[in-house]
Amino acid sequence: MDAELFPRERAELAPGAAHVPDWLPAERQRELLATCRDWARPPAGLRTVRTPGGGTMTARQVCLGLHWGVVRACPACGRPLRDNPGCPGPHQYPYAYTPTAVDGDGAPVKPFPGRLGEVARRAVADALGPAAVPGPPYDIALINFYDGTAHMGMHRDSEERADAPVVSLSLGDTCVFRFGNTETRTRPYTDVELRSGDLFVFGGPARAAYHGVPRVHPGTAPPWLGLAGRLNITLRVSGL
Ligand SMILES: O=C(O)CCC(=O)C(=O)O
Ligand SMILES: [Fe+2]
Repeated sequence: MDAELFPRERAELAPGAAHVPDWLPAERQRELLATCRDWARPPAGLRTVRTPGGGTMTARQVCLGLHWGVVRACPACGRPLRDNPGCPGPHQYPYAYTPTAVDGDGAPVKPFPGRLGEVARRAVADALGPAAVPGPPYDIALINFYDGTAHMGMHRDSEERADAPVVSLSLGDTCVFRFGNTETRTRPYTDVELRSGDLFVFGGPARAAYHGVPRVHPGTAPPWLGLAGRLNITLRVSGL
C-alpha cells in the first residue's frame, strides 16, 4: 500500500482553483479507464494533435461532444480565418471546436455522455461549492494520453464560449501540473502533483489561468489500474 505519512490535503491554489486528492474511488477509476479505451478507438479516436507551426503535441488526444483542434478555415463561414477578422464564428484562431475530427480521420466526434456531465457537476460542487455549479450542461470532454515522455506547454483553455469551471480528472501515472496566472505563461505559478484519481477544478477568476504539464513520472500508476502512462480527462461547457 502507498500509505502516506501525511494524508494529502485538498488545496485552493487560487480563488476558483481547487485540487481534491483521491476524489475518484478505485472502482470508478477502473470504469473510467475502460470507457476511455472505448472512446480511443476509431472512428474519431485517439490522434496525434498537430500544432499551428507544423509540429505535433506529445500528448495524444480524443474528444467527445465537439472536436478540438487546429482549423484552417472558419467552422462557421468556411473562409480562411486570417482573412476573416469580422466573422461571428465561434472560433479563436487557429484553434476551434468542430463537429468532426477535422485534423484526424474526419469522422463525426463521439457524443458526450450525460453521465459525464453529472460527474462534472458533482466535481464542481465538491471542489468549489454548490454555488459554482454552472447552469448550462457540460458538453465537451478532452481526453489526453501521456506516455512517460509526453508533456503539455503552458496554455489557456480559451476556445469555449462559456465561463463554466473546467473539471480535470487524472488516471494512471503521477504528473507535475503547473497552475499559473491569467497574465503570462511564466511565474508566478504553483506546481502540484496530480495522481490517479485526483480532481482539479478551475473556474471563476482562475478560469483563464495558464496551466500545463511539464512532466509525467513514468511507472507511478497504481498497479491495480493496469495503465502504463497517464490519462487526463477535462470536462467543459462549450457555450457554443
Ligand atoms: O493533463 C492535464 O492535466 C491538463 C490538460 C489540459 O490542460 C487540457 O487538456 O487543456
Ligand atoms: Fe488546458
